[in-house]
Amino acid sequence: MRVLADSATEPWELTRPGHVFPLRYREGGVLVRRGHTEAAVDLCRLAGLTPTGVLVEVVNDDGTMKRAPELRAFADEHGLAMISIEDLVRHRRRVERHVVREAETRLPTSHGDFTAIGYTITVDGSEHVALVYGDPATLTDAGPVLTRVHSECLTGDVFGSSRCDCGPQLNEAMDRIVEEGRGVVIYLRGHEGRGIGLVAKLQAYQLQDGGRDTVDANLDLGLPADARHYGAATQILKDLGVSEVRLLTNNPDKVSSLEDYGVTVTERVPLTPHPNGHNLSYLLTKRDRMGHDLPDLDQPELVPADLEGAN
Ligand SMILES: Nc1nc2c(ncn2[C@@H]2O[C@H](COP(=O)(O)OP(=O)(O)OP(=O)(O)O)[C@@H](O)[C@H]2O)c(=O)[nH]1
Ligand SMILES: [Zn+2]
Repeated sequence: MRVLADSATEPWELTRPGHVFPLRYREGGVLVRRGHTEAAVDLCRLAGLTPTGVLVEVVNDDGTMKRAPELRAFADEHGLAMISIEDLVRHRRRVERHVVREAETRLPTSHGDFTAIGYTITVDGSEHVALVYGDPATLTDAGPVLTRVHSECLTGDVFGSSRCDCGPQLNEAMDRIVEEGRGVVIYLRGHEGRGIGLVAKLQAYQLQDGGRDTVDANLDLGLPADARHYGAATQILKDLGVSEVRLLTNNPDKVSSLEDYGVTVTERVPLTPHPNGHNLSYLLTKRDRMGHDLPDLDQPELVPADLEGAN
């Protein structure tokens, strides 16, 4: 293995095919693919070493693979440091810079005049936009900034769909930021359908037409209930000089995700729930199964569309 890792080694010095099974690293590492190959290479790079690693499975005496608790005990017994791929992802998102500021322009809207700043993320090529209200230069180290981190929702944001509450939430967030006189909306592309994509979301809606709830519909499609992460948002906030936010959201997970990647949330500022006959079941599921803080949904005058036949 030392010969393989040595950059002075020439191909003829190695027997091919040999008994070592080669694995190929995906550029971008654990941020692109959460594999052990990517983890091994990223770990070497972070340690300033040649990016060549060896993967071994640690097994129990009965031949089964050791899982996290058993590995923990093994590491303690032998005085070894142990980290997970998730730790590597978190570390890289916190300390590395993956964002490029590509454009900055005026964006007058019906809510007020914003500055639109366009970003690309180097590791996956995704594009996002930050709408800044007030002079962007004054955001740096200016105390907690009122911020909305909004997940793309074509049907709700653009078409005004009543099946979710995304459109009204975006509008409310923009209005409140204008009222405040300063703030940021980060619009995250690629978050459509909680990260499963537009067509998959429409398929999930189709399953919901048949009675599944929003969580089970994703799972029935073999997709995660929520595949989003907020790495792009925290990178953009840091680029804007914002290290502390007052976050407009009803989703406590969003708060902890931002904090995980190094942005302090000094306050969670609730958004008004916008229930209607079509989204009530959806909102109740968000409250009961996804931990969203959505008060006042149990009003008798609100009837889910499937009960009143309004679909
Ligand atoms: N898969 C799936 N995604 C949905 C559905 N309804 C809305 N979405 C997506 O959910 C995302 C918005 O997430 P929400 O759970 O509404 O809200 P949140 O962003 O987690 O929390 P808030 O900050 O309180 O708005 C958008 O990307 C929508 O496209 C649905 O029924 N199924
Ligand atoms: Zn929506």
